[in-house]
Amino acid sequence: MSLRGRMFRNIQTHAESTIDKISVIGAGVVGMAVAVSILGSRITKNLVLVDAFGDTVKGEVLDLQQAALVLQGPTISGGTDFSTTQGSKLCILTAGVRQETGETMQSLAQRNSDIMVKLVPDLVKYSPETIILVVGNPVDVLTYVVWKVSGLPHHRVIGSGTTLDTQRFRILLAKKLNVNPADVKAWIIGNHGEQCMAVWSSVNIAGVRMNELNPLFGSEGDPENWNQIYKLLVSANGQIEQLKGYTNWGIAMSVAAIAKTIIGNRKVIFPVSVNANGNFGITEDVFIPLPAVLGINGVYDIINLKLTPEEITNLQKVASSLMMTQKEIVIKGADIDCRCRRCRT
Ligand SMILES: NC(=O)C1=CN([C@@H]2O[C@H](COP(=O)(O)OP(=O)(O)OC[C@H]3O[C@@H](n4cnc5c(N)ncnc54)[C@H](O)[C@@H]3O)[C@@H](O)[C@H]2O)C=CC1
Ligand SMILES: CC(=O)C(=O)O
Repeated sequence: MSLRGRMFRNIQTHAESTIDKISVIGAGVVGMAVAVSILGSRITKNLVLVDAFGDTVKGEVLDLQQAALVLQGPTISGGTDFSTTQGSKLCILTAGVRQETGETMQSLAQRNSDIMVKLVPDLVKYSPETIILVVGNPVDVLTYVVWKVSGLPHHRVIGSGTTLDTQRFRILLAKKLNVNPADVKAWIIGNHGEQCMAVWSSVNIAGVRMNELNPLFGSEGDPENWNQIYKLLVSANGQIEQLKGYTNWGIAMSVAAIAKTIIGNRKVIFPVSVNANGNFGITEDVFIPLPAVLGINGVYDIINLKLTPEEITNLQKVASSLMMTQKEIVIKGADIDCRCRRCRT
């Protein structure tokens, strides 16, 4: 009899716990930072990493497993095989390519859409009850593609949306006001990236609205130049990429915070990419970032923001622009009811 057999009287086969299982697809710089942020925040006891490059992901898994002791013993596994993701409560999609210098959003959307079409059916096959959180860019359009390819209800497919942009906004406002960013209530909505929209009309601290103190707050004509903050947040990505080649920590910690509210059913509000059909006069399926209440079943509620007429018009313009990109994407080889322009003709 083995040493183990002499030490224990085995009662039954040990089961894998999937109660808080999270799979991260794509073990690049964003995926690995997401994995580390999730493990460091003790959000799961069962983390799986999947990537197309077998050696790298196996190396990453082995490396992370050496931290199991300080992380209080989570199971960390992974490789190239999607069956390891079976029973995931949350699948986080960071797989994909980065935007190349001079590349259009349309081209990036097509390249990453092709990757989503390859991997999403396998994910859903092994975890039909999962929530999918899309991180790859352009995140809003890609969330739409993943929703179409997955066949999941829209409340279970979300994108990281403007979570990072909103963080950047709050941090910059807080710095100028000399308060903690957590006390600045401010939202970026509409699109992650250059078309993102600051909801200047609702920025407040302890319920005191900035635009009541300064009616020009956020506008071009404001002598205090608060809208410089918008320019800084939109250029933050480019600035970091110029210095280190990519961004990963800000988005990773935001994603970990979203994972924490989903797995813990905490009902925290995040500006994630959600199907906006039926909100703000939008009458088509288009995924745009709006503040939403998140928990173990995905999106519970979308907040009815009190936008000004001008903000509503801007939001509708952004939604139309995303629809255009969406409609140009060819969702290749997927057996779905695709409503993109090419499939309809
Ligand atoms: N939403 C946001 O706020 C942010 C999004 N991103 C986006 O995240 C994505 C990933 O960025 P990085 O990690 O920097 O790229 P990366 O190149 O370091 O990693 C991407 C990984 O995806 C893997 N991959 C590609 N195709 C795959 C497939 N079919 N199956 C499994 N794995 C596959 C690659 O092997 C690679 O390891 C990009 O699209 C980037 O633009 C990055 C930062 C912020
Ligand atoms: C890359 C990207 O989407 C960002 O840092 O905002």
